[in-house]
Amino acid sequence: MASSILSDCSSCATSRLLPLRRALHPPPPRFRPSPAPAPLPRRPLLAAAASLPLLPRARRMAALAAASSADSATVLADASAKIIDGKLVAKQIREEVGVEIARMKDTIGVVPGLAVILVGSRKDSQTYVRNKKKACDAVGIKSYEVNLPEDASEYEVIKHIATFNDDPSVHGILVQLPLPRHMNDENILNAVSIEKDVDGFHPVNIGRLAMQGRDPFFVPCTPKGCMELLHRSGVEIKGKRAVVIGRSNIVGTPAALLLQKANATVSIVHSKTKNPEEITRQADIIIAAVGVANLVRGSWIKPGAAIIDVGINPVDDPASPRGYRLVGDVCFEEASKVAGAITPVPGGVGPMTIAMLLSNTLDSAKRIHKFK
Ligand SMILES: NC(=O)C1=CN([C@@H]2O[C@H](COP(=O)(O)OP(=O)(O)OC[C@H]3O[C@@H](n4cnc5c(N)ncnc54)[C@H](OP(=O)(O)O)[C@@H]3O)[C@@H](O)[C@H]2O)C=CC1
Ligand SMILES: Nc1nc(=O)c2c([nH]1)NC[C@@H]1CN(c3ccc(C(=O)N[C@@H](CCC(=O)O)C(=O)O)cc3)C=[N+]21
Repeated sequence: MASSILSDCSSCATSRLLPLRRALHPPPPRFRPSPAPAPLPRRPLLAAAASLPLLPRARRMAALAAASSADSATVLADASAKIIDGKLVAKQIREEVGVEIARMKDTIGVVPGLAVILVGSRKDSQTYVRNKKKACDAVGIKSYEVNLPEDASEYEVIKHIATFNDDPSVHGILVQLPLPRHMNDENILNAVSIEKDVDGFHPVNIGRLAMQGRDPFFVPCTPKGCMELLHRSGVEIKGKRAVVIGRSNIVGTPAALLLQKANATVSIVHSKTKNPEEITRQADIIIAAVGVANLVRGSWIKPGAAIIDVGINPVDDPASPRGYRLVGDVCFEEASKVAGAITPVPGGVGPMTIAMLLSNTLDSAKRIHKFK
């Protein structure tokens, strides 16, 4: 975890992008857990917890208590959550995908292909596309890229999609979002062949995900990554209460459908929800996909809950080389004292999204070529 310049989450709890002005002159804190804990040296708070992610909770606490001469109650409270290392799990998945791709290539001589269409020149989108290409190269997926100018027409985008739909060397097609405002997302996403919709955003794929007894060709990568993190961290889902914060088509809604498929009892919290804090506090599992930095505070969390933080929110940080750092939708410092397990940002869900894209592309090539 990157070190944090803010000692708590109160000064940026509701900002999408913390203006520099506010970072330098933060308003007085609106919330502070009481009594405010004495400041601990940085290492015991996050680094020590992160360095012990695989130890059972009791042993981790004992190790931390032994390792620190600070007030043991504070140490125990600070270190209570297991850190779910998305970067590590994603690496394992990429390796598994790489092995399967090599086997497929050796057996039938086919290499999976992924086409990415990027419209416009948003820096963040360019970075995501570059990272996807790198990840494809590393596992042996052939990537195809189309870059269109911001003022390209919807027709042009659809024409490229149609070409990729008909190209047998392409098994997955991804249109990077967000699209420029003048484009209709629906028309464009509808044009992707459902058999090559590795993002899982086509309405038929989402519809099948929602229906009992049906399965989509593809499950959207980010929610699939969240579920994989829960499964691989040994979090039981069946019969548990889950709250998903956010209901977007690409994260919140499919995440809620997946949790429901896994037999959780699911509530969805959105911008019009009354008492989101009270509803969230009932959850054994929380998936936060909002886009509001540090919205979910320690007081929203049931002790021992598992938290998957999808949010990627840049906040100004003059001390970081990029001038900003990424934080999640959950106030990590507070939440990690209450939760049983939590994903960090960065290094949590983000790397899983890319790993799942590779996995979906491999599955697509296997299905198309009937390779078991
Ligand atoms: N890690 C990863 O791989 C990925 C991360 N992300 C990140 O996840 C976050 C969410 O992304 P996305 O789903 O695309 O975002 P959207 O903006 O499409 O959706 C946000 C959702 O949050 C709800 N919401 C907004 N404000 C509040 C609030 N104060 N309280 C409760 N609910 C609220 C909205 O409610 P309503 O429906 O009522 O408007 C909406 O349903 C972003 O930070 C994004 O960057 C996204 C994709 C992948
Ligand atoms: N068609 C489409 N499919 C997507 O899946 C899609 C999209 N459009 N548009 C944008 C969002 C966002 N998204 C992320 C992917 C990886 C990280 C990621 O790897 N994040 C790193 C940090 C990266 C950094 O430091 O900048 C991490 O969390 O550790 C984050 C976000 C996919 N999205």
